[in-house]
Amino acid sequence: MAEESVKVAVRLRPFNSREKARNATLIIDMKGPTTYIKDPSAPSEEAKSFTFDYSYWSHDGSKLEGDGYIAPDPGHPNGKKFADQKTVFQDLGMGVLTNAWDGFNSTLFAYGQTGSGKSWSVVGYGVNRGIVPQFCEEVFNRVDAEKNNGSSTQFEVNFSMLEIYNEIVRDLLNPGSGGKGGLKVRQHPKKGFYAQGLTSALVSSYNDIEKKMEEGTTNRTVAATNMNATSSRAHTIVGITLIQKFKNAAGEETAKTGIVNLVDLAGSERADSTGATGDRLKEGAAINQSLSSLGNVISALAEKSSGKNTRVPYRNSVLTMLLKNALGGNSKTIMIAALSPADINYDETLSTLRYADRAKQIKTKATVNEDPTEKLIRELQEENERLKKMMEGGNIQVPRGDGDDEIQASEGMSEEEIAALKKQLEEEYKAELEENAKQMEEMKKAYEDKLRESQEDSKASSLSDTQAKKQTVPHLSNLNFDPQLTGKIVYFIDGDTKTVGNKKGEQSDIVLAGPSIMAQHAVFTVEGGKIFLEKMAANARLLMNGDPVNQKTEVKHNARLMFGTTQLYLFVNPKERDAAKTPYPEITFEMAQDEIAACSGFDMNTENKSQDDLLLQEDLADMIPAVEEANSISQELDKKLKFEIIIVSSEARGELSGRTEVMVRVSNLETGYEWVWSKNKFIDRKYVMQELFQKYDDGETWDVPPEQDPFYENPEDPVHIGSVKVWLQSLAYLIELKEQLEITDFRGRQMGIFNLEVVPCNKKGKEYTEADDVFVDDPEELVGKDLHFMVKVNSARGIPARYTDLYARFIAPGQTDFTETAQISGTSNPNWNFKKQYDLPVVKPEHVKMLRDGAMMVQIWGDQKSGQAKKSVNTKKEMEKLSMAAQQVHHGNANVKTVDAGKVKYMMQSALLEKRQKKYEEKMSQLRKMVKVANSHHKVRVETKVINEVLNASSWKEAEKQINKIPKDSGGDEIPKSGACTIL
Ligand SMILES: Nc1ncnc2c1ncn2[C@@H]1O[C@H](COP(=O)(O)OP(=O)(O)OP(=O)(O)O)[C@@H](O)[C@H]1O
Repeated sequence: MAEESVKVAVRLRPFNSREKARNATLIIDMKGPTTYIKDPSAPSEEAKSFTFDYSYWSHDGSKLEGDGYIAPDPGHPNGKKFADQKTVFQDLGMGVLTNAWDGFNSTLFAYGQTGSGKSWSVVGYGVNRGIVPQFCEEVFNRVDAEKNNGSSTQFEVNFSMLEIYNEIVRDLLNPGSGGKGGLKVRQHPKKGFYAQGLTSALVSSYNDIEKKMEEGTTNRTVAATNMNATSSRAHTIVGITLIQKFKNAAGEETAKTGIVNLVDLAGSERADSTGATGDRLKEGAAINQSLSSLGNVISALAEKSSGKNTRVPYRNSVLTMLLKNALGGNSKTIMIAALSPADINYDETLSTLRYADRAKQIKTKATVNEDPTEKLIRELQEENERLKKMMEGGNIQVPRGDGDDEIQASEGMSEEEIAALKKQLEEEYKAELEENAKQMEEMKKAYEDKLRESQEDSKASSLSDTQAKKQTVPHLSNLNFDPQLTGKIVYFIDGDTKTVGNKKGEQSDIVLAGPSIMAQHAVFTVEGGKIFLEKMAANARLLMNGDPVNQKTEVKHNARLMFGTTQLYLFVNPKERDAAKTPYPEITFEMAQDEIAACSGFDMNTENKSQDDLLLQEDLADMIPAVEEANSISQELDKKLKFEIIIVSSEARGELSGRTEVMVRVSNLETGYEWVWSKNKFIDRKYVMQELFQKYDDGETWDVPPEQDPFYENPEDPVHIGSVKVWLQSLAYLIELKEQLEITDFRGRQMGIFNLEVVPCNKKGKEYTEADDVFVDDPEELVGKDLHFMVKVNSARGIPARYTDLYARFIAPGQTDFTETAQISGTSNPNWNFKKQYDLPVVKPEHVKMLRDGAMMVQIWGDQKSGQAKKSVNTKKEMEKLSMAAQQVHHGNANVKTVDAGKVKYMMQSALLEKRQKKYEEKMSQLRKMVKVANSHHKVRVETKVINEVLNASSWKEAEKQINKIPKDSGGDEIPKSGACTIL
């Protein structure tokens, strides 16, 4: 069978409501198969272009039909290029179906950052059905059509659904199977890698598949909610196996099998382990191991296809093992890369496009899976005989080599390593024996028997009962960050009371998980047709519509309820809803989060806000619950750390540009040490905290060494104490700058005074003094000349005593790397006396602009002093003492004292003006002196040459030399005694 390339499609989604609210800029364009992306920070640069098999424009040019379907709008300029769900299915899904029908394995996987539209394409929403449901429906349409045409072929469709989260494979149709560790991934010589024991349900209609999908999605939601996990970090694989049984030309019973995998990958952001946070924990944690391994496998395959002999590391993650066939083996493969249209996502979208571009180079080799059943059974029997022989006497031989994915011994392995491999092989053999036996049994079973068995299994499902009950009985319905998982968990509020608590307490009616759920958390009571809610523990966190519930309160339809820090539900009262004259607004997860942030005192009003402020608001809404959760986990595990949101401008971070960001201040309650984490670092760490909590909650060992502990920061690592902004304007006029500036920390608090000089000098480093008078009138005069200057970091005063080993770092004007001073310890008033010369060999116009309007940021770093009085505290008690619950989030922007950058610049400008004024006065007095001398020499005129030289004289001495050149002798130029001298 010939090799063929992976087909790649990209798809652009519309702006979401947040992007619309902040008037986000569209950075993507598509023409034919080509996609263009523009860097919003470099508008004059040309757009980068990428060509794919398909470029789907689903951004605009659509209209909403009566039933909610998003169809192309012929009246819109982009109506023609708009790709709806049906078009995408026709192009991609139909091809996959035809392949499966012809007996090929096919894989379609969706890649892209969280919220870019992967699930929209793969699964879809409501009537906008994605590839999976359309595919499933089409399978049965075809089967029915074949049957109606009198075909004697017997069709068997099997459905499976699995999820990979943190390298654990969970069967979504049987979530308990495999226990805590989930299903094992095994290797089969013919099938390749597979998840051992995965439920493969026989389905006989589209309706059957729909039910199974719903069941799988509900199980996914329950797992994500219980583990406090975010589903966007999980990969979902829907497997559909189509088996056609018929008699071949020789009259033998034959099976043609097409296995289809439809893969919705986890959000790709920060999949790169060398990503933005640079956090040491990142690589250790399994957060995105599967996704970064996928990237490595794709790169290796791309290299291989260009002729390099590269080893492909399939075995590095369960995802790459399960996708091995799709990527480098027996499969026809399609990748769909989901793109966000918004400027803010430029980096991620560009990296998605590059990823997709690399995937184009991968080649697979698909073969038709068609064999007589008897032959298949015979082969399986023979294979099992071979396996049994190999295992006889427990003497398994580990093969040697360096293949991509086999269990093989390599040079230099120790005895123990070989023994471990032997054990692994033995397990693989045993699993394969079982799998083969199971497969043989399945092949021998009659279709009717299999169907009966599968129908008996699904009787247990009470999904349709729940749907019916939801129409009449008040209930809680979960709200999830992922809209696919919203409304999948339902708790009915029927009977007289319903208690809510964690699994550790007395059995509650509604058992919720999470560090902030108390044993007895809250209770619903039904009285006189009304439903009330109250807390059962004084420190239980319970919010209704964003506000704390401190006394028994009636719960109305559409109320948003937050139990603890993560369990967010919508209260639905069908009677109240149906009696309302006007429909209730539809509540989304984002709305509920914004409401909580607004009630915490943050201004969440979106009107008249700049784009940056709106982005800041979004970050705040996301981060408030995350920080609260981290605090709950810290309390529960007694980790001594307190987390606090801070809002930090780029200047406060010690950076020259960038938007104001949400960061997290981390303080150790015992030692007083403090660190500031970026949002991304915090989010990554929080995932690991959740894992740790999960272990603790499950009663497993959860104590980890520091290098794996998300709460650990090395107290010896230097911290960023504060920054100073130095305007460079004086240098543009070649005037020395000598300043005492305020050092401010992330929160705008003063951390000391900084003494700095920037002095123009000559090439050899001789500093210019006032006497040199190198002052330029207009900085443009510098263009084309050379410029030399000295940066002198003299000292700082009054740095807080808790810091030592103090040093300053900065990027000097025109440079790209940081310059660092030496470290000074044992004082709050370090004298660095640091001096370094910088040169601009040819001053360019952009240099002039940088000097005239720009600044240099100096960051002050230091170590936190060890040996500070360490008190022994209990995290929970200490936080309560600090009344963290109320003050955990600083209200509004009140915690930020913004240093008024404009004011500092103004002060420096007026100092500069003063200096320039002084220079002008000096020039004037030189000219006056010249006139006086000319007068005393009875001159009517002075030569222009002399005037010019006086004007350009670089010092008084020089000027006087020129003035003295005015001749004394009398001539035609003499003026009458009464007249005044004019010089021009
Ligand atoms: N083509 C589209 N047309 C209309 N809405 C879309 C489209 N693509 C995505 N959306 C909307 O954008 C949001 C995010 O999409 P989706 O859930 O598919 O993203 P995702 O990449 O799967 O995210 P996650 O990684 O969290 O699962 C959803 O609310 C979805 O309805």
